[in-house]
Amino acid sequence: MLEVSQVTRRFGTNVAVDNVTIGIPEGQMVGVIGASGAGKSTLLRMINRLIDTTEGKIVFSGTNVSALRGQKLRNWQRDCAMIFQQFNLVPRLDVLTNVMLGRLNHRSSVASLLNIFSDQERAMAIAALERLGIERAAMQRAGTLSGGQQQRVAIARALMQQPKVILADEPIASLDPRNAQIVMQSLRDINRNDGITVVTNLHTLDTARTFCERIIGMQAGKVVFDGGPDDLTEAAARSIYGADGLEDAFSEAVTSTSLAPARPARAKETKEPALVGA
Ligand SMILES: Nc1ncnc2c1ncn2[C@@H]1O[C@H](COP(=O)(O)OP(=O)(O)OP(=O)(O)O)[C@@H](O)[C@H]1O
Repeated sequence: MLEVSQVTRRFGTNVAVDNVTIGIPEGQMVGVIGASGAGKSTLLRMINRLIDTTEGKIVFSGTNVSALRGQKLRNWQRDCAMIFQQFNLVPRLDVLTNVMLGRLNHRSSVASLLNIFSDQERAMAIAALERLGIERAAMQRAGTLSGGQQQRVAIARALMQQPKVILADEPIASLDPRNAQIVMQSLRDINRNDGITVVTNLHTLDTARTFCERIIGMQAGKVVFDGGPDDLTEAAARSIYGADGLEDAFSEAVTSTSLAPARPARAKETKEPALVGA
């Protein structure tokens, strides 16, 4: 269980995340939606400890991860892999090496420094690439791949960490619809087959509804919706995006990554629909 309890993050006087409390059971696939500036990235970055909370705490399986330091913090960042909109690969290195870099937190600093990888790590990396359907690009420089391929490499690298949680910060925001679909489906398959908890920030409602079993809506730093895809009614969307943002949130024209609404692949037990504070 990942428990975010009364978490607030301020930047100066700006409250980016405002007293958020959510509990995410192991193995859930969660989409976090909201308008630009709603606090989605800040929330994910606090969970991974790229930034610290101002108030509140984040607990994973009984460990207060918001208080970790040193090796224990690095262990948490290994268990909690992060995927970014801009992939964060090393463009001049080949794909296989990029994927193996996901093992860095598992190994000694000397081996890491020299980029020495074992046969086992190589085999593991190839298996991860095969899983994502991009093994043929293994020896290509990462910078020469398309955006969709690069994001799949980033997911393979995350898998090398053998994480318990994957946090994806707008993973499809730079991709065309077809690649967006492949990337979201890959995350969904990993969630379903490996039981890895996935929490992903998404710009569009329809993507969240298609791939996520639970959707958390944020507005001005607060959680204003928490429910299943079918609960995301127009009224709920209005509470997340506001009346003015509603059209954009539903519009396929706004982003190239909009995907047709569909039922989620797996409907697990979700909480009662909740217009939080309604
Ligand atoms: N490092 C920072 N320094 C100052 N303010 C920040 C910083 N990071 C985020 N903010 C502010 O915090 C608020 C929330 O930003 P955040 O990036 O979390 O929103 P978001 O919902 O992820 O938006 P987007 O969809 O545009 O990425 C915004 O007002 C933003 O300007």
